[in-house]
Formats: sequence, C-alpha cells, structure tokens
Amino acid sequence: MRALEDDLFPSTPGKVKIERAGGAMNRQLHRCFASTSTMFLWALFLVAMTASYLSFQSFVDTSSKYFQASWGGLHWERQIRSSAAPRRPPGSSPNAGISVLVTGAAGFVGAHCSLALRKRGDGVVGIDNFNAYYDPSLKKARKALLASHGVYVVDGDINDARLLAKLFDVVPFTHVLHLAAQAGVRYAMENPSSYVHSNVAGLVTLLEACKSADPQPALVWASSSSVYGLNDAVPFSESHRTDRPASLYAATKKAGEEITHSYNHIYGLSVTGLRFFTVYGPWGRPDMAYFSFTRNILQGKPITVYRGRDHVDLARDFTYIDDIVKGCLGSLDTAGRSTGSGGKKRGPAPYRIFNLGNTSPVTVPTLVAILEKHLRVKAKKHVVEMPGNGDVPFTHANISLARHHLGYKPTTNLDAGLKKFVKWYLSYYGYTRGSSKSL
Ligand SMILES: O=C(O)[C@H]1O[C@H](OP(=O)(O)OP(=O)(O)OC[C@H]2O[C@@H](n3ccc(=O)[nH]c3=O)[C@H](O)[C@@H]2O)[C@H](O)[C@@H](O)[C@@H]1O
Repeated sequence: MRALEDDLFPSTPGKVKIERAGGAMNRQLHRCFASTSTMFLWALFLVAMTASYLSFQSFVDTSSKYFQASWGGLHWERQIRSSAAPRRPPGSSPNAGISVLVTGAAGFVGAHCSLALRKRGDGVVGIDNFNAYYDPSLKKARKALLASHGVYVVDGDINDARLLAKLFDVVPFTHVLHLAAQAGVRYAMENPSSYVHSNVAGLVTLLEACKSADPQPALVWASSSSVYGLNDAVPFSESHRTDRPASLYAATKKAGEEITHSYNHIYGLSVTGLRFFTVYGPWGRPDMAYFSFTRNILQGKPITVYRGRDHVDLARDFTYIDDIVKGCLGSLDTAGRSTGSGGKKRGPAPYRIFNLGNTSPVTVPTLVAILEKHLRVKAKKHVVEMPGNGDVPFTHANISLARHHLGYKPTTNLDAGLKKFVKWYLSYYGYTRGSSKSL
C-alpha cells in the first residue's frame, strides 16, 4: 500500500518539492486572493465615490439650471399675469379684451403687433428666443420698447414644451399669434436645419401646447407668400397651387399649413394662416433687401441687385408693416373659437388662409430708386443674374378674401412706407443730416 502510495505519490524530492511548491502556491494564492479582494474593495470604493460625485454634480447642474432659468418663480408668474391682463380704456365693455400669447414678439412683425394689441387694451405676453440670425441688440431694443408699454417678453424657445405648458398654466390665453420662425428665403441653403427646428418642430411643440390647453386658444400664424413657389398665375390667390415650393423656407411654411390643418381637424383648434408678402417698415429685419440696401448705400458700399432670366427685373408685392398689423388684428378679432378642450375635439373649428399683400408689385430697381431719393445718396449697384437660391421672380397678392373676411385694406404704398422706414433708420442708427455720420 505504502509502495503503491509511494508509486503513486513517490516520496521524492519532487514530491516534497511539489508539496513545498503547493504550499508556496497556496500562500501565493492566498496572498493573491487577499490582494484581489483588497483591489475589489478599492474598486468598489472608487465606483461608489464616482457615482456619488456624479449624482452630486447632476444635482448641482439641475439646481443651478433651476436657479439660472430665465423663467419660473412667483415674481415671474406675477409679471406674466399682469402682462396678460386686458386693460380696456375706461367706458368700454368690461368683457372686452383678449389675452394673446405672441411668439416671436421681439421680431419685426411680432413687436409691432404686440404694441398694437397693448395700445387697444388687450393683454399680451411675448416669447422670443433672441437668436443671432440677425443682430440680437435690435431684438433687445424692441423688447425694451414693449416693456415700456407694459408688455413682458419671455426669453425662451417655442421648442421648450415645459415653458409653454407653464405659460398656459399661468394664463388662460384666448389667442396665440404665432410669428416666431426662421425667416429668410436664401439663408435656407446655408442653415437648413434651423428651418426644420423653428418652422416645423417648434410649430408642432406649440400646437401640442395649444391643443392641450384648457381653454384651447384660437391660433393665428404667419405663413408666407413664398408658398406660391413656381405658381405663375397672377395675382396669387388662395385657391392657386402651392405644392411647388422653390425653397426649403417655402417648403417649411407650406408644411406648417398642412400641420396646422391636421390639428384643426383632430383637436378642433381654430386656425388662421396668413401669407405675408415681403413685409417692410420701421424696426424691420436687417436681413431683408430694403434694410441691407439702406445700410450699404449709407456706408458707400455696393449693393447687389438680382435680375431674372432674359434681363427681366425681379418684383415684389412689398407690404407695409402697419397694413400687416391691421390684417393680424383683424384675424384675431374674427377667428372663431377652438372647440376642443384638454386635447379632445368637441366639434368642427374654423380653418382659414388669407393673403396679406399690397396688390401692387414694384421691381427691385424701383425699390432702390425710392431709397436713393429718400436717402439722397446714389447707390453703387452691382447687377447680377438671379442665382438659383430659392428666389422667385415676382409676387403679387390677390387680397379679395382678406378684404371680405377681415376688412383688410392696405393703405401705404412703397414710396410712403420707405419714407417712414428711412426716417426711423436714420434716427435709430444715429444719423443726423449735416453731422459727420450725415448723408
Ligand atoms: O413674402 C415672403 O413670403 C417673404 O418675403 C421676404 O422674402 P423676399 O421677398 O425674398 O425679401 P427680400 O429678401 O427683402 O428680397 C426682396 C427682393 O430683393 C432681391 N434681392 C435681395 C437681396 C439682395 O442682396 N439683392 C436683391 O436683389 C430679392 O431677390 C427679392 O426679389 C422675407 O425675407 C421672407 O421671410 C418672407 O417670407
């Protein structure tokens, strides 16, 4: 047995060695195990530390976001309520007065409409994201002008569903005048996603808030003459084709018309879409031709005048801001009620589309000649073929429908309107006739 044992487990130095080696190995394994478990504990400790650090960071982030948020809090809510309260002049009906949420209130048309609504005693709350598409200081100046008339403009984005829900929570708005958008026909080739972000995603976020609000507001919003695209039947009438947009900008505005229709159909939201025709005037948009031409002419810089095929001048149905404001307010006043509440439709609601134009197109060279006259400076014109950038050769509005339903009747021609614009421009940018900055 022993021999067998010795055979099987020979008492050899090797065995002894093995035994010794096994003991050393055990000790090593033990040590190794001990150090592994120490390492494991350390790792656990580190993971726990990292996790608690991260959750502390996220707490700090969340709370600092909360504390830094430009909206929220009791004081903010008081400002919103006060701005939204109609203040009809003494003697008028106590029930009169609507409460309007104006998106894009620090924009050109938004600021003018907000002011006009406030002046006639309606409640107005604005929202604007003050983006840098053009000089935000002009938007801030418009905001300051509105503030001096008691209109509060929230610094926020229409894509912020929480902010919109909060606004509808604080105020039962009767109307939404939706003017926030990524504007500009040619910029769509440079920054296409900004058009989808504001004109499609932002619109849907706003519609979701409107449809869920109780009461549901009536919506009036800015579409565009650009939806007529390649349509060449003139003057452009609401019954004409709008399925051939010439630019992404136009396509997003056309999409907006379809999207608002679906919300009207499903949720009973009252919708009025307004197709604006090249709106201009004081406090205007620096990216538009009349504005940038004025700046360049005054600075002695050349202007680029596009010309259509076969040397035909481009023409626009330029529409003065005061006429557009009347069309917007007329739309708010005649918008039927939304029928739904809390996201449920209770019956059919109005869906309307109107052209808001001037009905007398003017060529771009004539626009330049009028500016030269009012500025008393000759322009350095650089005439080039119209690049394929989404521009259409002309626009011309038929406004019969708006005249009939809104009492819309434009009264300012391009010469009179540009005279007012130039007066504002010179004063706003500090030009005085005869001074060093003079004409
Ligand atoms: O009516 C509309 O739907 C659109 O009107 C304007 O678009 P647009 O008519 O292109 O206005 P401008 O950018 O002021 O251009 C007016 C005319 O001047 C021309 N132009 C523009 C810029 C320039 O450097 N040179 C030039 O000849 C354009 O081709 C166009 O014929 C607005 O910019 C859009 O936001 C709006 O939706």
